Amino acid sequence: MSTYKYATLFLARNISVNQTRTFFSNLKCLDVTINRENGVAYVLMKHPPVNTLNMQLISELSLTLSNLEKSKCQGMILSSIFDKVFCSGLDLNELLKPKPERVKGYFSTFQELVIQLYGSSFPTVAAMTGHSPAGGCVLGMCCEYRVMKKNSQIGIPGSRMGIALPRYIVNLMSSTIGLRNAELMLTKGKILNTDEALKVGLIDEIANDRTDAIRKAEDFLKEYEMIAPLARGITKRIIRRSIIEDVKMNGAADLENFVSVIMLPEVQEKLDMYMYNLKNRKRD
Ligand SMILES: CC/C=C\CC/C=C/CC(=O)SCCNC(=O)CCNC(=O)[C@H](O)C(C)(C)COP(=O)(O)OP(=O)(O)OC[C@H]1O[C@@H](n2cnc3c(N)ncnc32)[C@H](O)[C@@H]1OP(=O)(O)O
Repeated sequence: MSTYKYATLFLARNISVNQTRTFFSNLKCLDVTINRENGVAYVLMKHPPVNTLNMQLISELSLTLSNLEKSKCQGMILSSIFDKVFCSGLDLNELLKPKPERVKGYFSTFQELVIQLYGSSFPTVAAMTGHSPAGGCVLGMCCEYRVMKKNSQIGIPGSRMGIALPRYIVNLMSSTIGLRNAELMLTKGKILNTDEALKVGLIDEIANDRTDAIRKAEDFLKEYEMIAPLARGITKRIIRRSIIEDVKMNGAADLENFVSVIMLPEVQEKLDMYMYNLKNRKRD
């Protein structure tokens, strides 16, 4: 286990080293630890420099969720080892000049991850240690609760990039912040600061720093210790069923549409410009 993670756990809750166990030691892009006392899993993304969701990170997240489902996991905190960024979203390199089969596989794997996380049987919290654009925002929305470090940004800039979002992403956003706010945000590709995100309900709490974010996430999960797991799990499933069913019914067609839009020359041109601006913008 990395020294960094020990530090995080110590700072967050005075957890001693022998209270935790490393769940997986062979992951490249994730640190996964379980607190033996309360069964909470800490899943920390560590794909430098900004946790871009490449195929490896998506696959490791998916594998980890499958394994946590099989374990006696009582809750999961999804976070990042980086102080400035939670997750920078999908890998723009996968979207640029894509080969149809490759890009279809990529988006299909991401879609499966979204459904897995959204439909997980255990409670989940995103402790967002920094910016969470696009795919990062989606990961957060799949969790029941979102805590975000102050002065961070969150949103889905799809429209600004020329991308029409798949239906399940629009549904996820609508179920999180309501239809009206989702329409305004997504049609404009708006990115919100933490105060704006709190106001519309895209995040639930603001944290001062990463330690505070982890602690607030733990406090949210602690509330479930008094709740019957069966009742909680069934209720979560009922509430989330319509989006999951919709993906099962329409996911494949949705994916075809999405990929054909991505391949359009005018969309590729916009994405190219977006990438150019990203590489050449002034860093703060
Ligand atoms: C089927 C599913 C469909 C939809 C799902 C929802 C929509 C998804 C679309 C996407 O997710 S597309 C990706 C959208 N993401 C972004 O627009 C974020 C872009 N990144 C940033 O705004 C910033 O990088 C940051 C605020 C996250 C962090 O800023 P900073 O700490 O200053 O780091 P740098 O900008 O210097 O980034 C370091 C390095 O990483 C490259 N990079 C960043 N993000 C991505 C990315 N998403 N894909 C590929 N590469 C990325 C960046 O260009 C830098 O590279 P250098 O070579 O210049 O060092």
